[in-house]
Amino acid sequence: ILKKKKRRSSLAQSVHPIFPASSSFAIAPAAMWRGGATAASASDVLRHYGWCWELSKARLRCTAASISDVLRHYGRCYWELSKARLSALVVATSGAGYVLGSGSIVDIAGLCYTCTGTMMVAASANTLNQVFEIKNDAKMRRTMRRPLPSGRISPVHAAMWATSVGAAGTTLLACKANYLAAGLAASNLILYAFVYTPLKQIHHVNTWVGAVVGAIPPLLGWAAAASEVSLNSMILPAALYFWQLPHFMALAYLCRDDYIAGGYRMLSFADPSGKRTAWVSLRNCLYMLPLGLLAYNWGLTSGWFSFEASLLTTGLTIGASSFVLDPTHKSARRMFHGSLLYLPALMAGLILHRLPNQ
Ligand SMILES: CC(C)=CCC/C(C)=C/CC/C(C)=C/COP(=O)(O)OP(=O)(O)O
Repeated sequence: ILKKKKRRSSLAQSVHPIFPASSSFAIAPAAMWRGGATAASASDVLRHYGWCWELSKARLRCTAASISDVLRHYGRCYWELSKARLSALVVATSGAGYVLGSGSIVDIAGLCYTCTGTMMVAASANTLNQVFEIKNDAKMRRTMRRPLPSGRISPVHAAMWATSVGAAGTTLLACKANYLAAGLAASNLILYAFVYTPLKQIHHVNTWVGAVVGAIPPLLGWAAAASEVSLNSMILPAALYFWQLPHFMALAYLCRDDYIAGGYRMLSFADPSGKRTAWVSLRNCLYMLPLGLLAYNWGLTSGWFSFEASLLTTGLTIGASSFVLDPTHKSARRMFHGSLLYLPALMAGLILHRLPNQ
C-alpha cells in the first residue's frame, strides 16, 4: 500500500506542476509513461488535452478576430480614401462612354476591364488629393472625419495605397483596353492630384479645372471601346463639364463657411451675396441646352434623346434661374438636388437611345 501511495504521489508531482507550465501535448503521455497509468492520471491527461484544445481554439479565435479587425479597419480606410461613391459615379460615366463608343455589340469583358481600371485610377487620384489636403480637411466639418485628418491611417500608408492602385489600374487599362485610354487615365490623375488640388487653395478657377477632370472619364471609356476619339465622342464629356459647374457652385455656396475655414478659394469666397455663383450656374445650364440636338445631328442618338435632354436641361435651368433670382441656401439646395437627378437621367437616355458607333 505504501509503495502504491508513493508511486501515486510521485506521479501527481510529475503531472500537475508540469501540465499548466507547458502547453505541449507530448508532456502528459511522457509523464504517464514514466509514472505508470492509473485512472487518476488518465483523467488528468484527458483534462490536460481538453485544456490544450480549448487554449488553441481561443488563440485561433483571437488571431482570426484581430486579423479581421485589421482587414476591416484598413478596408474601410481604403474605401473612404478612394471616395468610393464619387469613384462609382466616375466609373458610371466611363462605362457610359464605353457603351457609346462601341459598335452594335458591346464587349462586356472590355467594359468590365475599363470600369475596373477607371475605378482603380480614380481611387488613386482621390487618395492623393486627400494626402495633399490633410491640414485643410482637418479644418472642415465636412471632411475632418476622413481617415487622414482623423489619424486612422498614416500619410505614407495612404500614399503607398495610391501609388499601387494607380499603377495597377493604368497597367490594366494599357493591357486590356489600349494605350490611349491608359494615357487619358494617367493624365487625368496628374491633372486632378497635381494641378487641381493645389489650385483649390490659390484661385477659384480651380472649379473649371476640376470640371475638365470630371469630363475626361467618359472620353476614356469611349477611347477604350473605339481606340480613338472623334467629335461625337465629345457629347457626354461636354455634358459632364457643364453639369459640374452648377453642381459644384451649389456645393461651394452651401458649404461656403466650411470652405473658407479649410483655406479653399472657391468662387463663393469672393461672392458673399451668391449672385456671381448663381450666374455661373445658369450660364452653364444654358450651354447644355443644344447638346441633345447635337447628339442627334451627329448620329450618336435617336431624336428621342434630344427631346428628353431638352426637358431635363430645361428643368435644371429653371432651378438655376431661381437660384439667380433668389440666391439663398434653399434655392441652392434645390439646384444641387436637381443636378443629382439630372446626370443619371441624362446618361440613361443617352444609352437607351444610342445609335451604334460606326
Ligand atoms: C480616371 C480618373 C483619374 C478619374 C478622376 C476623376 C475624379 C477624381 C473626378 C473628381 C472631380 C472633382 C473636381 C471632384 C471634387 O474634388 P474635391 O477635392 O473638391 O473634393 P473634396 O472637397 O471632397 O475633397
